[in-house]
Amino acid sequence: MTATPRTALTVAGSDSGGGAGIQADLRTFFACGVHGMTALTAVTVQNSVGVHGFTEIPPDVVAAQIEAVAGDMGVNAAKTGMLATAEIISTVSSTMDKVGIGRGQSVPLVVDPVAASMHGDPLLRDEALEAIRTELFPRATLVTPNLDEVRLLTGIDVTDAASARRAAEALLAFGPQWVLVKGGHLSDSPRCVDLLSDGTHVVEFEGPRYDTPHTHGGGDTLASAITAHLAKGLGVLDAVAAGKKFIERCVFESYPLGAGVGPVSPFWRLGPDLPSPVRPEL
Ligand SMILES: Nc1ncnc2c1ncn2[C@@H]1O[C@H](COP(=O)(O)OP(=O)(O)OP(=O)(O)O)[C@@H](O)[C@H]1O
Ligand SMILES: Cc1ncc(CO)c(N)n1
Repeated sequence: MTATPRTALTVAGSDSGGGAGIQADLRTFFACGVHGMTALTAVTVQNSVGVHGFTEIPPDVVAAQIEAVAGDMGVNAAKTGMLATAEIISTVSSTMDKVGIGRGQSVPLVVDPVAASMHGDPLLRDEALEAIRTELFPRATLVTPNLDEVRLLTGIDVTDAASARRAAEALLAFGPQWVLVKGGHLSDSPRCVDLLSDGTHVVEFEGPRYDTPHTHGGGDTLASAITAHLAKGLGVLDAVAAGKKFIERCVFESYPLGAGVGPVSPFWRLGPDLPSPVRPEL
């Protein structure tokens, strides 16, 4: 028997291709050394080419999953990803209050406001955006939108550092404690810059932009690495710094898979021999 590790909960959708969603979160939690737990919100039919459809889990079943693990196993930090509908968002918000997760409570909550896949396929019903703004954001310790999500949520088109700051301020007005505006989609920029702000501190996390098309699951992996580090007791600034280092290496180690976009990879954390270097041709 060994000591019980810290725990992290992800409330998110399944990606049948294994690169994003709940699958990315679980493998990131594992690679970061925390015990991962899940509340499934939706099942997507998805591969490297796109999302071909999804079906939601009934909101009461989503709530029951959160309550079951929070009540018995305890949660050190939580994150949300794909929530699919306004009903699921409302239920998750009230359930987080009930189990003591979120801003103003003892357990931090990272909200990744997933609206669409990287191919542009919707992962959120249109009417649900308002519920993200009004119900989920005020409960978030940290929100982590990409630039498309920033545009949807605020109407601001981020093109440079100044507009990223304006977007962060607009997002903070919805009530989260911290905002991380991710710069991965600014493909003209030679560096990948993510801007973190709580209205007082404004910090730019800057790293290389690797020349690869294979970045599927990058946003989920970053948010879950941050969540894992929060679960281990780091503050938001240190957890984001650790998450950014982690995702950089995962993008560097990403691999082709299928005809479209391959996944970012945390395999490097497992040791030098993994995975097998050559995958047999299918
Ligand atoms: N080519 C790249 N090289 C290095 N880092 C990258 C690259 N692309 C994205 N990143 C980093 O990966 C993280 C995720 O950013 P991004 O803006 O792509 O999120 P996302 O759109 O939510 O991801 P996805 O939808 O692909 O899961 C950020 O820290 C970003 O800076
Ligand atoms: C299930 C799921 N969640 C999130 C994303 C965004 O990366 C995705 N493509 N699929």
